[in-house]
Amino acid sequence: DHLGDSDHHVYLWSRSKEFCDHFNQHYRSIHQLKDHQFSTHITAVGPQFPSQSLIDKIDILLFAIPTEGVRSNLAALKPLLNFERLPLLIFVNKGIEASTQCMTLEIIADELGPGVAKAATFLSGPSFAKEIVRRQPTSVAIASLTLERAQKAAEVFHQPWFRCYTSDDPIGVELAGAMKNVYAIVAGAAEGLGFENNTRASLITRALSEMTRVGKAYGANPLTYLGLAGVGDLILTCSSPLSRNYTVGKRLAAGEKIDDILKTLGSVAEGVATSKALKSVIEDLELDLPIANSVRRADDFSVAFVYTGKDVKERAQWLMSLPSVPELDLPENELSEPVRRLRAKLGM
Ligand SMILES: NC(=O)c1ccc[n+]([C@@H]2O[C@H](COP(=O)([O-])OP(=O)(O)OC[C@H]3O[C@@H](n4cnc5c(N)ncnc54)[C@H](O)[C@@H]3O)[C@@H](O)[C@H]2O)c1
Ligand SMILES: O=P(O)(O)OC[C@H](O)CO
Repeated sequence: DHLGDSDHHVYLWSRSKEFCDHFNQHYRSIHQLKDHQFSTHITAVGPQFPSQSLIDKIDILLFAIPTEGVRSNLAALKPLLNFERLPLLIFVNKGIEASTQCMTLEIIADELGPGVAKAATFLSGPSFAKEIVRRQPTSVAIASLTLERAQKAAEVFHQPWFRCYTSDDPIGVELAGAMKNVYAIVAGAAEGLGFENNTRASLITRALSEMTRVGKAYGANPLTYLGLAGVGDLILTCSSPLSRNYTVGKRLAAGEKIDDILKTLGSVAEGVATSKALKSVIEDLELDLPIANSVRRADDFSVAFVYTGKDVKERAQWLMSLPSVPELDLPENELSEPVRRLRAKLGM
């Protein structure tokens, strides 16, 4: 909607015929943001995958789907792309693929090659869709390994009510966006347990420390974590019931089962799949990240999600009883397996 609202002509692909028909008649959604009147610059297309003629005429491809769907969609898109005249690729998803522990940069390299991954752009930062459509002043980071591409994407999105800051650290920006969702689950659980402001501030600060350590191990710029995609989005998502991930945590603490929560949430909470991927990533990086590790039980990976009711409380007590450690500590771990894999895929 932001791009349509900024006078770009937008084709919005949906897999639902019902959505397309309804949207094109009323410029309204049937699922999320039902009360919002969308821009008339948007045309819904679908339910079939976008056609060759549509792909040929577009300048920008924006991916606003959950991370778990990115790989299959890129594979479907590949035969339709003209690699000599690639559109600008912008990704807004925030997650790590659960089965492979790949971030989106790697998924793009796998499916479309390292050249396309290096030119892809990643938009992240504190940005609830519900507030963007009401033109609430919002700021985000847009990152790419090719800074000119990040600048181009920033120009496309930048508006008086929507500021874009550029970054050449897509690894840091992407990991930050994915990891903050896992910590938002923990923050929601803390609220659900009745913990108040001191607890939330401690959680956010220690989560930022864990995120920065993972980023540093991947060779990301630690300063990225002081930016919008890092602490900015972490504060937002760990403080508001508007966040789906926070809501998942709060409902878990109230004793609901994860399957029931996900069935009724009505929208994706990326932190659930990402918590699984993150557990493997931090094991491979040989980092000790107790908060991230709290989200999944170490001894049982087959359970979709584990900490409910009493377990959440026990985990909170466990976190508070850990021995004292130095507060500020960044690892030099750039040759670990996930980092080697990422660099090899990107030809770095
Ligand atoms: N909603 C927000 O405030 C917000 C803000 C910033 C970033 N994000 C990120 O954007 C991504 C999408 O979030 P959302 O809020 O739009 O989620 P959503 O669940 O509301 O919508 C996702 C849409 O993607 C479709 N989809 C799911 N799997 C698909 C697949 N395999 N192929 C094609 N379409 C598929 C769904 O049908 C749905 O229409 C997430 O990674 C989220 O973290 C969301
Ligand atoms: O609702 P969440 O938890 O997916 O958060 C949405 C956005 O990532 C906030 O920036």
